[in-house]
This record gives sequence, structure tokens and C-alpha cells, in this order.
Amino acid sequence: MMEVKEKQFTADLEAAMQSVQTDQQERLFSYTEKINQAPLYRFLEKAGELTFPRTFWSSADEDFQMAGAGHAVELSVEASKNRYQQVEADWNALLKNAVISNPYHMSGTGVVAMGGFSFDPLKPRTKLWENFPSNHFSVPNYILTHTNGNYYLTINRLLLPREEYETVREELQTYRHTLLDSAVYQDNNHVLRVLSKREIAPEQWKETIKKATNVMKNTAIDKIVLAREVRLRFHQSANVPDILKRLVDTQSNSYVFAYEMGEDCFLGATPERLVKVKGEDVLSTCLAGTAPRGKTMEEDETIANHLFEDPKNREEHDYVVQMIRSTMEAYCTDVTVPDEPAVHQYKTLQHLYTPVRAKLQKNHHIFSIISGLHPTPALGGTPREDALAFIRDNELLDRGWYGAPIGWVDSNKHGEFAVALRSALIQQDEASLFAGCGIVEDSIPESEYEETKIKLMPMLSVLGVD
Ligand SMILES: C=C(O[C@H]1C=CC=C(C(=O)O)[C@@H]1O)C(=O)O
Ligand SMILES: [Mg+2]
Repeated sequence: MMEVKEKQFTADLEAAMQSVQTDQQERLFSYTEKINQAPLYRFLEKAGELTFPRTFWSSADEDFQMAGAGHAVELSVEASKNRYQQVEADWNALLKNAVISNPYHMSGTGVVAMGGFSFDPLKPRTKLWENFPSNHFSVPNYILTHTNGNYYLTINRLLLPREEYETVREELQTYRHTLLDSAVYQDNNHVLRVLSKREIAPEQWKETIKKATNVMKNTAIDKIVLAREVRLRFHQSANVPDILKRLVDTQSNSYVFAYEMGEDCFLGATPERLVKVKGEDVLSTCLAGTAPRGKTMEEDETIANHLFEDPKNREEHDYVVQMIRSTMEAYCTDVTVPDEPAVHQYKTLQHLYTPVRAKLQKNHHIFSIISGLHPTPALGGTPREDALAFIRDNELLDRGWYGAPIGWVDSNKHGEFAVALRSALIQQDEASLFAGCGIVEDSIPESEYEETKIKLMPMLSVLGVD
């Protein structure tokens, strides 16, 4: 730390510790400094060596990345339908009592909580997701933020009464030094050898699709999203920073995220934004309706035109637009939605895409919007409760955090959540991958199966499957 900055840090820390001693009440201390360029993946690798749980976020469309190490504070509430409101209440209480030293107010600096929710708090949890409760947020001890070409380090530490100032100062300085190791990150070329790849009950999945289309023919249900799992086993433990780097390098227009709990790491590269809030500006996105990429530019364009015109994909997409529009109207003003979707291209596929912009009403927060939006018909179905009941009763999979909101909020009133798609639960030398499809009345099981295969491709390829 440069000398002037170090003086500022020690003065702020000492003042915060004194207030904790005086009140005899624990308090979160948060200190942000601007630093020289620091390698994010190296930071994550070092964090792993120190056995800090790691978090990672890379934006789909902005120059913005955050790497987190450790859990200075954890927020987790009971599994219930109003879990969003309770997390929001805990988050507000935490901020109210925090001592924050952050002159920059840049997104993702200061007190930042990263975390997520499970897809369905009412579905019984299986052993697969035992490390991931219905919701979990953490304020990392150390956050390296890269935004618009600048780097920031935030240190968060819960200060307890009776702690020694010197001990705390030394602890923070030592970890800071170790994590900001300036060595260049080497993708260790740990090319993973895949020992086995097991598709979990693909034929039964297709049968469930048939059942869903029959139910839709005979009831008021219009759309049900059904997902499936693929399980891999490697010759050695997967290396999280390597996987994240490969996802960032190969998956443009996608949010790359990771959240580590115990020995497990949930990570992915998802194209789907759920909601972004910056001050009063709100942006949500409808993404549903899928086609592959073409091998030539002409073929690509023909496929895009066909996707744009295709009634089945347009129907899948329109349910999402209607629902997101009406939910945004409940929490926002000035809701604007284009009349027609665009086609957005990703590495292995194309999606129908409609952005929804709005202004946040004063009494609402990002968590209120999440509670209204999740799950959109891109992951649940229409009508929501009936589709969810069908999924709960018929889908073989425990979705865990797949298909659910994952993201961050900060003390500057910024935040963004994506829908955790194109993701994998890494469990040392094993991994589960997930993919699903929007099923409507005229869905064909075999085509939906093919659609999951292209959705699984990016994650399979970074994990060493051709
Ligand atoms: C459920 C997934 O994708 C959703 C998001 C975009 C397009 C979709 C589709 O066309 O079916 C799905 O609704 C997934 O990738 O696992
Ligand atoms: Mg689809």
C-alpha cells in the first residue's frame, strides 16, 4: 500500500474499531482503494490456496468484473416464498450499521453482497445441492473490481468488540499482499480428461415433454420449461479460475459467474439478464426462443430469419415479454418495450431478445423486482404457478441454483442479477451440467433434446469434452 493510502487505511480502521469498542457491538468495516492493474484469475487462484470461498462476476455487455475472496458476512434466510423480502431486510440492516470508507462509489466497490437463490424453495433439496441452501449471499472479505479499465480493492471485515487493533491490521495487510500477487496468471493448461459423461435419463425427459404437451392440450397451461442434467467425471479436480477464464474468453455477450460453497462451485456463462438496477434505471431482458448458428454467414442469416418468423419460437418468446412487461409495471414507471424481438447471436446459438426498460418506483428495490420476476416463463412457464407445480411433480432433476437469480447488490444502490443458465455445479473431479427448453403445445421432444445439446456445448467444451 502506498504510504498516504496506508495512513488513511489505518486511521479509518482505528476509528471503526474504536466505535465498536465504545458501543460493544460488532460492525462491518469496509475500505475501498484504487489500485494498479491486478490479475483477476491470479487473485482467485491465491484465494483458493488460502481456502477462501470464491465468487466471480463478469458482465455480459460492460467492462465490469468482480472477484471475491472469503465471506466477511453471510446472509441466508429460511426457504420460503418471501425469502426475497427477508434477504432485502437483512441487507438493509447490514448497511445501516456498516462503517464504509469509499470515495469512489463505483459499481461493485464498497459493501457488495454477491449470491443467489435456488430455483424453487418448495422443491425438496437432494444430496446433489446439499451445500447450496435456498438462498445465500456473502459480502466477500476481499473484492477485486475491474471497471472501465480501472482496478479497485475493497476490504470488508466484521469487527468484533475486544479485538486488538494491531492484530486486525496485520491480518488485513498480510492477506491483501498475498491476494494481490502480481505474477501473470498461467492457464495451467489443466486440460481436463473426461473419464465419463452420463446423460441422466434422456428418454424419460422426452417422455415428460410428451406428457407436458398433452397437459397443455387439455388445460389452460400454455408453456412449461423442462430441464435435464449431464454428469461428468474427470481424471483430476477441475480448476475454477481456469474454467472461468475460458468462459470469459470464449462466451461473448454472456455473464460469467461463480459462487463457491464448501467444496462445490456453481459457475456458468449465461446470456440471460434478469434485472439490472442503477439508481432509478431498471433494465430487464426477455430471452427465449432458440436456433443454432450457421456454418457460413449466409446460413447464419437464413437461420436468424427463420427464428424471427417461426411461430413456435415467437410464442415461447411472447409469454416471457408479456409477463416481464406486466411485472415491471407493478414496480416501475415509464416501462418501454420494443414491438418486436431482435435476434441475438452467441457462440453456439441464437436467441430471440427483447429488452424492457423502466424507472424504479421509490418504495421498491432490486429484490422486490426479483421476487416479481422469478421465475419468468423462460424458466418456469405460463401460468406460473401451474407450470411450477408440473415441474415440481414431474421433472426428475433437482435444479438447485440452476435457472434461478444469481448476482450482486452494492452500497451504491447498484445491482444486477442474471438467470443462472448454461451452468455447472463443479464438485472437485465431478460436475453436473444443466439445460432446459421452453415447451409449448406443439413442441417435438426430439427437437427439444437437440436444443439442449447446443445449450450444453459451451460448458462441455471448457470442461474438456469435444
Ligand atoms: C432453460 C434454458 O434456456 C431458456 C432461456 C432461453 C431460451 C430458452 C428456449 O428457447 O427454450 C429457454 O427458455 C437453458 O438454457 O437451460
Ligand atoms: Mg426453446
